[in-house]
Amino acid sequence: MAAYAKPPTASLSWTKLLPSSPFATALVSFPRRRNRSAKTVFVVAVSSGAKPTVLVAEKLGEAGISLLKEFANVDCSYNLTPEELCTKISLCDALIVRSGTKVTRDVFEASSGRLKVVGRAGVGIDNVDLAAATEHGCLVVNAPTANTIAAAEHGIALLAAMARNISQASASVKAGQWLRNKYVGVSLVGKTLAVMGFGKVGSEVARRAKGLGMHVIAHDPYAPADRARAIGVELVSFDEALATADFISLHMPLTASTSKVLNDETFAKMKKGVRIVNVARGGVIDEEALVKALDAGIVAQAALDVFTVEPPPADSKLVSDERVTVTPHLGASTMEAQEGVAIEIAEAVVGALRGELAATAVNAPMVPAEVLTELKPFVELAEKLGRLAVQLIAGGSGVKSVKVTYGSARAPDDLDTRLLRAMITKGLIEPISSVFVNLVNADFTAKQRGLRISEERILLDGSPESPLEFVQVQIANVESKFASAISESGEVKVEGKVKDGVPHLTKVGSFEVDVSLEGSLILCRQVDQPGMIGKVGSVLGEENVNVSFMSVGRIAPRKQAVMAIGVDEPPSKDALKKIGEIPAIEEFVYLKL
Ligand SMILES: NC(=O)c1ccc[n+]([C@@H]2O[C@H](COP(=O)([O-])OP(=O)(O)OC[C@H]3O[C@@H](n4cnc5c(N)ncnc54)[C@H](O)[C@@H]3O)[C@@H](O)[C@H]2O)c1
Ligand SMILES: O=C(O)[C@H](O)COP(=O)(O)O
Repeated sequence: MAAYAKPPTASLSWTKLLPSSPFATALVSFPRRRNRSAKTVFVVAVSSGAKPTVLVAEKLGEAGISLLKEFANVDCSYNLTPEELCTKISLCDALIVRSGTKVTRDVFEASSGRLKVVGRAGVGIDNVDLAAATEHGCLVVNAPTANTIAAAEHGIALLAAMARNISQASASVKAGQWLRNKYVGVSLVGKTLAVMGFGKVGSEVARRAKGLGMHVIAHDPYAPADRARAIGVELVSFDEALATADFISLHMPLTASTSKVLNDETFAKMKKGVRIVNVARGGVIDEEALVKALDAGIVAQAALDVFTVEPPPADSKLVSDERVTVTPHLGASTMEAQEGVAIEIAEAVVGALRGELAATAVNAPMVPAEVLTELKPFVELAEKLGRLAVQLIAGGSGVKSVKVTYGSARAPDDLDTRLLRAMITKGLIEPISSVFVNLVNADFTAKQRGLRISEERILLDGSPESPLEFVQVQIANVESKFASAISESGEVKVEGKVKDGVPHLTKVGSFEVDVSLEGSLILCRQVDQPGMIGKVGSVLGEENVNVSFMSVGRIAPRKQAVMAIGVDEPPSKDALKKIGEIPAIEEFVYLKL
């Protein structure tokens, strides 16, 4: 076998290279411009050049607004009705909200695919329809850390204010009264506090309550016991927490399983005279059951920052009950937290609009930056292999079953393939539909279209320095418009590698080729004979089509061969016809990358 590389200058002398495989591969490399500015767009399809538009629908700190303005047109429109939001959203690429705006399915539908990022300037994302966001390929990011301390401090403030009747006593003094006997409180020291939900806020509340001399226990089915132990907190069962606590402080998210977790049945399990603090979400308490528990004397007092409906109705029995201290969802409302949240969310939204993967993505896999950098050329390879594979299929063959094989010297735990799978899915689906596929909606879109993607990893010997040696895509039970793309086992098969950071196609069906995956590609099957490269090259040359790469893979000398030709410009129909008319060419296909 012989392989040839054309030197970087446009001379006609050829350099002989070493043979590399049982199938002969001739490689002709032309100097070419590489589009280094092309960005892998994981999430967002904001066209380059146009400034994206960000709708800020609730008050956001100035530092965040300034950051957004450096990159986007920013529309700060507060207090929109649901209808107004739906009208505006079709002109926006990103939306930023706090907890006061419901981002419903209607909002995603009204955006007609333009909305690519929803930024929740805070922690709780229960006001965003995540399923609808995912189905519409819209990334949801939040700002999970900047308001933790503010929420914990508010929890402690409510705990102490409730125990000492601060708000009631204050109101009575302002009303001209001096009721020293009425407002005798209870002490915190030595009392048992049950922290329900030992996450970021819960653990900070626990730490502070310990400082107040309280005995702190916690219930959280997912929290590691050693983290609790480290701050002197014992993790207990739900029932034990209810039965032993003098104070209960709620810090879990509102989910299907935590909705109304405090209800008639669970209030009945509590110590008589228990006091409840809620700075999590109103929906974790059945509010009617709390009213009954207060009336029955099970609950002595409550302090609520959050409500099932916000603001609560004017006739709310909880709000009017003197034993209940209330604040208007102020947990995150400190100057410091709001500035921090605004910066955190602005950075996340701008990053997502730039096509970067957000570290605070709520509905997409979080891929650490270093993994992302390493996988980037493979991500490009994956998408291009998907595009090639689907274009090789004959019209009328439905794609149902795709097998992706990753060859790697890395242990399976060390190779996160979600990103690659998503990009293969994107490559497979986008050329044959109007759907925009990204990391957020790839699995959903594949499932919806009845596309089954199975993955296999082959552990190779060698150095695990590179995350992957090759990626192979096989589509079963289909016919191909380029018969040579069908492998011995009957699938349409393409395989690729990354060489010097550039994705290459290295196998089509059973033929080994080597062509850089840039521009577009012509695949020809021919009878191997001298002069074929020249013949095809001159047809393209006459058309002023620049050939970037050429490679020939053959079974044996003078037998069948597959020639892969990378072209910078799309050849005209006439040029393709002329290629097809070259007598030795048995079949050919033009593929857009
Ligand atoms: N009032 C406010 O302004 C305000 C401010 C910040 C946060 N919050 C709310 O506080 C809550 C906690 O926020 P965070 O930042 O600590 O979140 P987090 O995700 O860090 O912690 C939540 C914890 O709840 C636990 N959990 C989940 N299901 C549970 C269950 N059934 N029982 C017990 N624990 C369960 C999780 O394991 C996790 O450890 C959220 O609801 C958030 O929206 C409110
Ligand atoms: O989940 C949160 O972060 C808090 O509830 C704060 O919500 P807010 O941003 O609407 O104050």
